[in-house]
Amino acid sequence: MHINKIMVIGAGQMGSGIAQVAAQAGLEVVLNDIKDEFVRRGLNTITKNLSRDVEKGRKTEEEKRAILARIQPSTDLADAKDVQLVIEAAVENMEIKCDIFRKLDSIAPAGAILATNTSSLPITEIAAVTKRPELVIGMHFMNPVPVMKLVEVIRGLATSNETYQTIEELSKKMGKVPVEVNDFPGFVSNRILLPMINEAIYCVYEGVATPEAIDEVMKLGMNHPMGPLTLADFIGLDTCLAIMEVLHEGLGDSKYRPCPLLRKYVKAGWLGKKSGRGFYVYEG
Ligand SMILES: CC(=O)CC(=O)SCCNC(=O)CCNC(=O)[C@H](O)C(C)(C)COP(=O)(O)OP(=O)(O)OC[C@H]1O[C@@H](n2cnc3c(N)ncnc32)[C@H](O)[C@@H]1OP(=O)(O)O
Ligand SMILES: NC(=O)C1=CN([C@@H]2O[C@H](COP(=O)(O)OP(=O)(O)OC[C@H]3O[C@@H](n4cnc5c(N)ncnc54)[C@H](O)[C@@H]3O)[C@@H](O)[C@H]2O)C=CC1
Repeated sequence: MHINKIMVIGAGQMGSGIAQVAAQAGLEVVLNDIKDEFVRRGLNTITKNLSRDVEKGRKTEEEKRAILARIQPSTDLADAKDVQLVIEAAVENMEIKCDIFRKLDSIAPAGAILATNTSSLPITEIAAVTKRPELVIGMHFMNPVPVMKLVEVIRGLATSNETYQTIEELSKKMGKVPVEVNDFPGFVSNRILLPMINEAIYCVYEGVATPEAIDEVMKLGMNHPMGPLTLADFIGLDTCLAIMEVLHEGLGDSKYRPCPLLRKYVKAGWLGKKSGRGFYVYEG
């Protein structure tokens, strides 16, 4: 199926990045969130990224303007009435995602693909709340979306080959490398990454070392570009906790229990970079 207009739901860290990369690939994008101020925040992030590209000579001012002109703000799901694809990037919460997919099922055109950027939640279960499970798929981008090449493409039990092929081709058109992964908790990326981040948080909790020392060990010792605690703050501690809960519940092994310190930080509203403080404090 030819895709030229999509809706991105959620204008947060991931949704704004997905909208930017889609518009850069020439697609018309409807960027949706629950409040106009959240959509504007997402558009500001995209504008900042594009301005940096212009400063660095990677894009002209005209290209930046043309990309921004392809992104239409929205706070109404009814704006999905004429898109060929929706990519949902709302919060990592099953009830909220299922509620969005139920509503989309009666708004989006009959043949439209409904994709989710979920970090860990079961695609099969999300698909099952719609009447179009063959058109539901996981399209899991990595943070920050404009930079990271990977898209994990995850079939639900009923996802059709045509849907898979369409999303595989679109990922490449967006300059990404699609990798097929099966529908199990955390897929591959977060099945491996989040237990490592959780262990790093346990090291803080048990007093093995300070956050700075732990990050320094993994940067200097393992050549990680960001230490695990900096990365946790970057991802969002609420998202990290949600993923650990999905692994713990979905795989039933106590090794996936979220560290009590992670839970405490989320309860305190210390969500990392996006809230101004997590393991580290971020200015303005
Ligand atoms: C949780 C999930 O479900 C799945 C996930 O996403 S797991 C998380 C996956 N992501 C990671 O592991 C990220 C690990 N960190 C990194 O790769 C790097 O630190 C980084 C690419 C984020 C930044 O790179 P860096 O070399 O450390 O810093 P920096 O020089 O500032 O950035 C490098 C380039 O990336 C760009 N960049 C950095 N952060 C960016 C952002 N948030 N948005 C857009 N572009 C960004 C910068 O523009 C810069 O390019 P230019 O200087 O040419 O403009
Ligand atoms: N943060 C990360 O590093 C990554 C996150 N993800 C996944 O992407 C999704 C979004 O994560 P982030 O962008 O980090 O979250 P975020 O907290 O930055 O943004 C989430 C956005 O969703 C919006 N939202 C909530 N309910 C909504 C609804 N009903 N309709 C429309 N918008 C709604 C919020 O207002 C917010 O703007 C989650 O499923 C997460 O697991 C995937 C890859 C990486």
